[in-house]
Amino acid sequence: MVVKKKKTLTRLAQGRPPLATPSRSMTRKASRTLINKHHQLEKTRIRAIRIGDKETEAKITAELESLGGLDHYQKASLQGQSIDRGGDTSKVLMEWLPLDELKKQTQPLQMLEVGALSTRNACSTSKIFNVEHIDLNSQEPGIQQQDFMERPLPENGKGPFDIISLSLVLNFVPDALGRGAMLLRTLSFLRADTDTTITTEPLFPCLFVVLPRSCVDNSRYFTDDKFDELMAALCYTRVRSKKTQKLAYSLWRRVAGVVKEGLTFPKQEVNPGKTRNNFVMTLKGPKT
Ligand SMILES: C[S@@+](CC[C@H](N)C(=O)[O-])C[C@H]1O[C@@H](n2cnc3c(N)ncnc32)[C@H](O)[C@@H]1O
Repeated sequence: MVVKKKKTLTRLAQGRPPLATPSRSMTRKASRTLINKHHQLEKTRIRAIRIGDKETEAKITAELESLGGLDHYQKASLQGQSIDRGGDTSKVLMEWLPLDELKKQTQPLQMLEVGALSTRNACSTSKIFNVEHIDLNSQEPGIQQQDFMERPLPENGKGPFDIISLSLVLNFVPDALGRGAMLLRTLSFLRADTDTTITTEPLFPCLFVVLPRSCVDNSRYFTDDKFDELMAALCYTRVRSKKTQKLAYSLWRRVAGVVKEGLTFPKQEVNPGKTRNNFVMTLKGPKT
């Protein structure tokens, strides 16, 4: 028997979702090139904004537009989601949940899917969830065009959702502080009552996160331990975890506790190495 040697992922781009087989609209290579280029340009644009380099910012924005902007990027990502390539990440979440118990609920659970490309993924069609889909750029009438970071906070301070999905969204956010801020913000929309007994094993309220595997396995600044540490500071505990060759899936239950005012989580090198990437999520002060 020939044993296939597992490839070690060295670049963040290698961890992105499986891409399409050649199609009339976009070949596998073309969609991969587009996704990588988009991520690269976004990073450069954010750097330019940070240092006030208006000229570079305008140049990169124009370049992003010439590539077809977010819309084209999403179409490339959608190819990675298509069912025949097993790309729907929400299938893993469905495998993790006690579906029989959840089907007995009189009301469907409330789910917020941030960064939704389709309304037909496994969670959305399961009937277990009432899913609200949002994205920066809506690809379907059932997806509300909304920036999660600008979404109005619940009026009574009580989050309505049992579960939030951030599948391949945090790595889309171009800067470390923005990613941390997004994680922190999930708390405002999740139910705060952590002792609800929806399932025999306490799983809700929770956050489903999918990242390219190289974000936790090959970063100079971020590892699974760091992720646990950051999430613990945000009152989340890991209840499920799975890795495929390219992706790292995790489910985090919100636990009782108060997130410290002005909590910081700095960038620290934990895995030096020339071939590693710079992915990290950080928190800085009260405004993050
Ligand atoms: C790589 S796609 C992932 C899509 C899908 N969730 C998946 O797992 O394949 C990332 C998506 O996140 C969306 N996104 C990023 N930041 C967002 C934000 N702040 N609010 C809403 N959507 C966001 C982008 O517009 C993009 O469509």
